[in-house]
Formats: sequence, C-alpha cells, structure tokens
Amino acid sequence: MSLSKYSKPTLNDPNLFRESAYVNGEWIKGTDEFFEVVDPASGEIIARVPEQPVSVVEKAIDVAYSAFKTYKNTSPRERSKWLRKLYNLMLDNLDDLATIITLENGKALEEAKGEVKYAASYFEWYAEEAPRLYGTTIQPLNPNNRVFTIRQPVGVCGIICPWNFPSAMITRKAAAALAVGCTVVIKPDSQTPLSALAMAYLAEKAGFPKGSFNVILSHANTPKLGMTLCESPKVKKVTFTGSTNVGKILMKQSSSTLKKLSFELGGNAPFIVFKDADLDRAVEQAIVCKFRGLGQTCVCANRLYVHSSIIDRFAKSLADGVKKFVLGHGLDPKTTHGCVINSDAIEKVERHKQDAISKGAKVILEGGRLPDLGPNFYAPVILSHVPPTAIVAKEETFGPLCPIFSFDTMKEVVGYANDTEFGLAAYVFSKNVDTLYTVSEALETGMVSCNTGVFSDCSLPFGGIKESGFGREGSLHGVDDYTVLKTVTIGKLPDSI
Ligand SMILES: NC(=O)c1ccc[n+]([C@@H]2O[C@H](COP(=O)([O-])OP(=O)(O)OC[C@H]3O[C@@H](n4cnc5c(N)ncnc54)[C@H](O)[C@@H]3O)[C@@H](O)[C@H]2O)c1
Ligand SMILES: O=CCCC(=O)O
Repeated sequence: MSLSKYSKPTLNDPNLFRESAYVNGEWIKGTDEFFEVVDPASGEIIARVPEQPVSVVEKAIDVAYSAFKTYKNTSPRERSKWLRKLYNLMLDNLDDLATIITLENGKALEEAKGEVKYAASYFEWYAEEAPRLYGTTIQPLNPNNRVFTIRQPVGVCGIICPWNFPSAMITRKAAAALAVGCTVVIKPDSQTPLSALAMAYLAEKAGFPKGSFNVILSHANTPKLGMTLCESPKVKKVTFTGSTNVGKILMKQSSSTLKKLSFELGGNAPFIVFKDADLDRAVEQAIVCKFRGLGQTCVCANRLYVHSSIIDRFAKSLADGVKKFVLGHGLDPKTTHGCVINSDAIEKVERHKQDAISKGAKVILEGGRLPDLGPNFYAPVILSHVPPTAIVAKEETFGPLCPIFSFDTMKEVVGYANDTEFGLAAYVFSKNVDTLYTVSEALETGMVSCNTGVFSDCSLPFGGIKESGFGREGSLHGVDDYTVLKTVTIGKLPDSI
C-alpha cells in the first residue's frame, strides 16, 4: 500500500506516541496490513498502526491467560502500588496524554485534560480498593458448620471501548479488573487507539507484570477480533462500552461460553426543568451537559423538557450562552469546543434537526456545517417547542443538537422521559426536594442527577438499565463485575469443647 507521509505529534515524552500493539510486554509492529489514525479536525494522518489478525488476538488471550495464573496471586498491596504509580504517571504526563486525545478525538485540549484527570482518578480509586476486597462470615442453621465468603478475580477480561473518551472508558474498566487480580486484553476504537497505547507504555513503566495489560488493534478485523474475545473459553469476562446494537452482538457471541458481561451502552438522557427551578443554574448546567464533547457522550442531555411557563426564557438564555462557543482545532488555545468524530455524526445531527423542523419545531439557533473549519465541524443547533413525535425524542443524537420540549405536569414529563428503550442518565432541576425525590424514583434510568449537569465521578456506580446496559463501573460496586463471590463451608465442627 502506498504509505503517505505524515507528521507525528510533538510531545514532551515522544515515547508516549506508539504505533504498535502491546502484548506480553512487547511492542508488536504490523507486517503487511495497517490502518491510519486521522485527526478529525484537520483530516491529517497522525499515525499508522497494525491491522491485527485473529492469530495475534489468540496470542494475546493466551499470554493474558498464562499471566493470570501468577497475577491473581500477587499481593493486593502490590497491585495497589502499581495502580497508584500508573495514576501518578498519567498526571505527570497530563499535557502529552491530553494532546494525544485531542489529536485523535477532536475534543478541545482543556476538555482532553479533564478526561485525563477523570481517567487517572479510576486508577487512584482502585489503588485504594485493591486491598479492601472484603468477604463475610455467616452463621448457618447447622450449628456444626461455619460459612464464609471470599471474592476472587474472574480471570482474563476482554475490554472493548469507544472513541468518545479514548482514555477514561478504558481506565474505568481496566483499573477495577487489575485491582482484583484479573489480566486484561484491551481493544480500543480504531479511530482513537493512541491513548490506549500511551497507557500501555505507562502501565509498563508502572511495573505491571508482562501479560497483565495488553492492547490489540483492529479496524476492518474488529468484528472477528470481537468474536474471538467473546468465544474464547480462556476469556472469562467481556466488558464493553459503545452502541446498544454492538452490545447485542457481543452478548449473543458470548452466550456459547456464558461470559460474565458488563455493558455501558447507548443513552437518551432527559433533562427536566420544572418551573420552580433556578433558571440561570438550569441554563448553565444544560450547556455543560448537552455540549460536553460537543454532545458526544452517552450521558449528554438528549432531550430537554422545560415547563411551558419558562421554555421561551430558557431557550433564549441557552442560545445566548451557546453563541459564546469558539469552535476550532482542539489544540488552538482559543477553542472552547472541537469537532465531531466523523461525517456520520454530522449526517445524524442533520437528520434529527430536519425531522424536528419539518414537524413544527421552532429554530432558536440555526447552527450547521462550518466548511471553512473542516468537514467535521458543526455549529450547535437549538430547537424549541419540539413535538414529541420528533425522531430525536426516541433516538440518541450523539452530537450538537439541543431539542427543547414543553411540558405542563410532573406526570406528563415523567411519562415522556420514560418513553424510551434506553435508561442510562436523567437530570432533574427543581428547588423542591419532594419533586427531586419523587421524580428521581420514578425515572427509569440507572443514574439521576439533580440540579447539576455533569455528575460523572469515579466514586459513583456508573451504568444503566433497559437497553443502556447492565453492570456498574466506578465506586466500591465496580469490583463486583470483575470478581466471583465464593462461598466456603467448614463442616462437622464439634458441638462444643
Ligand atoms: N454507556 C456508556 O458509558 C457509553 C459511553 C460511550 C459511548 N456509549 C455509546 O456508544 C455509542 C457511540 O460510540 P461508538 O460509535 O464508538 O460505538 P460502537 O458500538 O460503534 O463502537 C464501540 C467499540 O466497539 C467496537 N466494535 C464495533 N463493532 C464491533 C463488533 N461487531 N464486534 C466487536 N467490537 C465492535 C468498535 O471498534 C469500538 O471499539 C453511542 O451509542 C453511545 O451512547 C456509551
Ligand atoms: O460517554 C461516556 C461516559 C461519560 C462519562 O463517564 O461521563
């Protein structure tokens, strides 16, 4: 294949820029098949990495399986030290890791720095959880028996992640897995593999044993690599973050070996503003919630429901805030918001926008393509009085479209909010604590955020219900998905002495 020239990013530590897979402590360069990593803002090639065949994935699974036999017996304190070292190394290399995220994902540099801190926080959190895998002792009905439980690592974990948080979506899984004694085989999205490779370099420096932390790479071969992870009896757990459709594929493929699974899938978050809400706060938080990652996060507000008495003031104030955005290349210090990941994302925003307008939505901020900046730049759109029949009420836009729907009663808006097959996050703005409790308990989601638009934190159990998936990441609950609870009974004890 003709190999076009490209310039590698300028980093303080050039070693963080890797173009090889990482298996068993070795960097594996490609031989004849590669895929290119492109800066979505400039369209420039920034890296060329190997398109790995199934045989390499099978090798990665074998080495992770072999490494697990010793890694599972390492001291929890040892694992804790490796995790904390990796946390410190990520923060020491914050600027470089953020630059890599911006170049491969397109998000603004400040947002990328926030992701690195967020990603690293999972290593810190699980460095503290590693030595605290507690069991229980139980007094059985049989007086001559004693029962206790222990938590044991499930085994080799396959980790498949999306492009929107190239670093954090890996660490929230890998940190918990490594903390409890599992080994990991990570498959990043082909659009954003460089953050995973930089993390592998730092994991090696942190002291993680060979075979415990592995990164495999694929673009065209992704379905085959995914199937290999799902069908291998040596892989005991698959954890996936991405679209619901792919999650369903992986679940089917994992059924032959009854894998332990955890899925963080699609969202369709309602953002509800009651008439007694602090309007300025609600607007401010709607902006950060809706336009974090330019709308490309699974917990972004996808549908804003604002009480009919304040919807017009809310929409105008929101537009005034969004007009202050500066879209541009993420490395430009003037940029507040970057670009979307690819042209498919823009097509979807356009489709949702035109559908809502054709059904009577009012255009508050036209937004649209920004060809002078590049094919993946799209100015935010705000629509108001969107009808409930609009596609955007049902489908996740995953882009810079902000549809505002009107409502009158609590019962009505909870009905709208729950009328979706998704159930990840929801937002409620009100000064009335009864409203916050009542609505939070009525919403069919895994997470509810009250009076704040960004709630993500390594200390909370993150995850959804319905077709947004199952399992939780972060918090003390995050280890449950990477361990098995074993019950031990000691029988035939003497009645007494
Ligand atoms: N719940 C969450 O925490 C969360 C976080 C981020 C993204 N998401 C969801 O992900 C979607 C957008 O991300 P995306 O477009 O990257 O999702 P995607 O499902 O297309 O891709 C996610 C990952 O799966 C891989 N993949 C794709 N097809 C596969 C297959 N057949 N077998 C194995 N792996 C396969 C991709 O290469 C990528 O690494 C949105 O729906 C968003 O809501 C959810
Ligand atoms: O979109 C993926 C997850 C977002 C978050 O963890 O806040």
